[in-house]
Amino acid sequence: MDVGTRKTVDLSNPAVSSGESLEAVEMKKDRLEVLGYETATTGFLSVAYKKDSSTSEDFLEVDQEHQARFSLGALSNLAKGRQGGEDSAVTVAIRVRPLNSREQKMKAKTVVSVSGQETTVHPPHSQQKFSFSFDFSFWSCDAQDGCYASQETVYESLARPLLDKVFQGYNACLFAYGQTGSGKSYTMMGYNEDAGIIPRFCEEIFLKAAEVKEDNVTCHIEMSYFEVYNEKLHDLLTSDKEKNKTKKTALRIREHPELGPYVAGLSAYVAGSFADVQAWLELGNKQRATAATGMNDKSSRSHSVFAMVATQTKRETSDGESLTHTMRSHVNLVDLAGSERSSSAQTSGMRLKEGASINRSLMTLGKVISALSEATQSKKKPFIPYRDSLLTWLLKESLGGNSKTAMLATVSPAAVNLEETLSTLRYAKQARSIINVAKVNEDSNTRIIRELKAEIEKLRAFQRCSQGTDLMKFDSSLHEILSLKQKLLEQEKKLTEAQQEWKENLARAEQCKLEEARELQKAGVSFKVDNRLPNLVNLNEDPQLSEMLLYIIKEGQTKVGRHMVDSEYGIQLTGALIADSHCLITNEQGTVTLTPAADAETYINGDLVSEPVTLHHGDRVILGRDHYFRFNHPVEVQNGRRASEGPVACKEMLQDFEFAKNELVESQKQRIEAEIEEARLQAQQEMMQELQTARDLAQRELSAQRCLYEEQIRELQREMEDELSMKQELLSKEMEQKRHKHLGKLLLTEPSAQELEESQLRHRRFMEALQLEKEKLAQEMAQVQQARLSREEERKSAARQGTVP
Ligand SMILES: Nc1ncnc2c1ncn2[C@@H]1O[C@H](COP(=O)(O)OP(=O)(O)OP(=O)(O)O)[C@@H](O)[C@H]1O
Repeated sequence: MDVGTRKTVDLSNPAVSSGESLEAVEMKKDRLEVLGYETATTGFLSVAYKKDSSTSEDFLEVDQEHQARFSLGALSNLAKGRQGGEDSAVTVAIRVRPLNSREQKMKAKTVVSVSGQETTVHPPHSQQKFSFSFDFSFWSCDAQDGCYASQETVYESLARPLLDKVFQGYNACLFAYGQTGSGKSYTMMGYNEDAGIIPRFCEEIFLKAAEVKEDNVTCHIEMSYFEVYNEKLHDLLTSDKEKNKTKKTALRIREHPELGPYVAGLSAYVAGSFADVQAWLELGNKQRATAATGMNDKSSRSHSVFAMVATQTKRETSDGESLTHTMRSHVNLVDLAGSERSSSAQTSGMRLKEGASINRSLMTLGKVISALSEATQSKKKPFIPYRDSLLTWLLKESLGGNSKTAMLATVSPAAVNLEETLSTLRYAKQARSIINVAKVNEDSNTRIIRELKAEIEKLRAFQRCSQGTDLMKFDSSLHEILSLKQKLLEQEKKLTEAQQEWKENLARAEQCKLEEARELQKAGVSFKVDNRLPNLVNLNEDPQLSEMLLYIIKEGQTKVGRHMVDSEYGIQLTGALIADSHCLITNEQGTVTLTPAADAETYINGDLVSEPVTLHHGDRVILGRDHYFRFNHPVEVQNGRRASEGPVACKEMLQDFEFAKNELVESQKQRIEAEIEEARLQAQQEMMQELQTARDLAQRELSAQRCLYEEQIRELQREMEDELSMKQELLSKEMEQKRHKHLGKLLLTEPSAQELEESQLRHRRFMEALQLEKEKLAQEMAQVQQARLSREEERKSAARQGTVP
């Protein structure tokens, strides 16, 4: 330990000189040691330093703390835990959601059970079971169940204690972790009457602020709302109003040497009431829905952080002097991205690049939790990789730092999600061993003044005891009183200025809220529901973002197109598949017709449309493949009928995103199948034509070949006949000569019978050879023909099977 760099604390002098016993000094030392400080005494000088600390602030803390704790009894209740920080384990809760409709449809088995603080997983087809113990295990599967944990139960058990801590001056953080669709957003934000932790927390913070006002404590709330997506941070309460800027600019994190990491340029608005927060939340969620539209799966891959700063100022009067005491607490309520995204399977292959940045925050969160939990067990100080991701850097104080923190891990009870459920439970178990060091965040100026005042009080008492024997000390105390009065006046002035500033900030926030709302309205988004006019409402795969954006279809024409700053279009959308001018919607006395622009993809109830279509209540409208809407027509609902199809049960018509998506996929599948069938038929037809042409060609070739062969045969025959007649001529000439010769011998005899026979034999042989040649040729011709026929046959059968050889 480098004592030289640290501030030493004189623990003895004031106390001893003011008559405090040595025992009391020893007691102080003991208490400091209990609080994590080491003390050393050399003569009258005692020093205290924080164990394992390396900053001089830690010493300052002790100094002020010691004086505050031991000198000012009146405020000791406020100073509870004001020391360097109190150990505070992260509270961990599990919530099991009901089976969703998909799981119900597939008759999924429930494999999770809850008993007291314990959550148990029973893998099917196995005797083995896995049990985990947490601070809370909430069973929210069946509302009829006796141990059902409602939104209120979860809030009361997990979030309410944090709210109490906020009013004691501590920072607080609650983050929801779990697989996509496991109920994080339901628990954090909830739905209307099923409000979740964030709206309940906000409502109660204002109720509590009103309560403490009676004790002269004013509580000011500032709020911010942002999301971290793809390692980029986006403000959800401020849109980019710069010309032609449709993409939001990402904010950066900076680190303040004392206050820690913060988001530079993030808007923080003063909220004067719960209604204010609700309006900001609605605006933030609309911004989120607008940004998420057209980006498949985005919402479950982004982390949203709702942050508040609660500043409490307490006015006290002591000896006719007004004293102010300020405490500032930072609150982070975090809805994390779906945890399965951090699994290795998702970060390989195609998703590798995307996953690497999307999951960096979740993966780093895992590493941070694991390192912190190791640190608790080994008592070593390992490296914690907070700065490896935006989220962990921002939540640095909430994880292992100065904050009261709770983690809610949400799981599905279905057997299909067993692996993810087990991994979530293991994660949560690790988080349970994290120990934070939380302290009350109070204004150091206030504390110094209060401490000085206490010091003077002691000097006064001393002066009273010593009956004016030490005039010098009395004078100095009077001097200090004057200086204190001066400081108090300054403090008072600052407070009045702060109050004024707060009022101005509130008015400015109101103005900004209106401006932000106007920006959204410019793009066609409505804030108030006009229950007479037909409208389009957005559908999103994240139920939290569904039905967030409402576009009213007024009487006349509404043009729909790409969002551009100066665009006059009634509905402006973003996304690659949205055309500059996408479609036109006309409302003529309640009859709403959609006319798509050429080449702008527009689907109605899953069908790609290119002609004007009349819309009816409940119709699904998909623009550019990514923007899903449901068309609502209040008048049709009132009349209880759809113009073209007669009466309808309107409830049935209110289809959700999944229905619209399935419908589109089904219709696209059918269209693709029809296109494939058409292409197949066309290919078959073309092949048949080719075959026919080939057959004709072969036929022609065959005929030509046959003609050629026949000609050759005829030629051969002619040659044979010529040869035969030549031979016959020769033979008869020969015979004539022989006869003449014989006659010459005066012996007129006929050619011998043997000679005649030989000649005939030769002739016969010749004819036979000729016949053989003829047959051979005929056979070859038959083989050629046979070969052609079988080739043709093969082609035909190949064409039947749809493959071309
Ligand atoms: N405790 C619960 N009781 C009733 N319904 C619930 C509960 N938890 C979740 N649900 C329903 O389950 C669906 C998915 O929940 P939710 O959107 O909160 O999941 P998520 O974990 O936030 O998902 P993502 O990571 O995609 O944001 C929603 O329709 C929601 O209404």
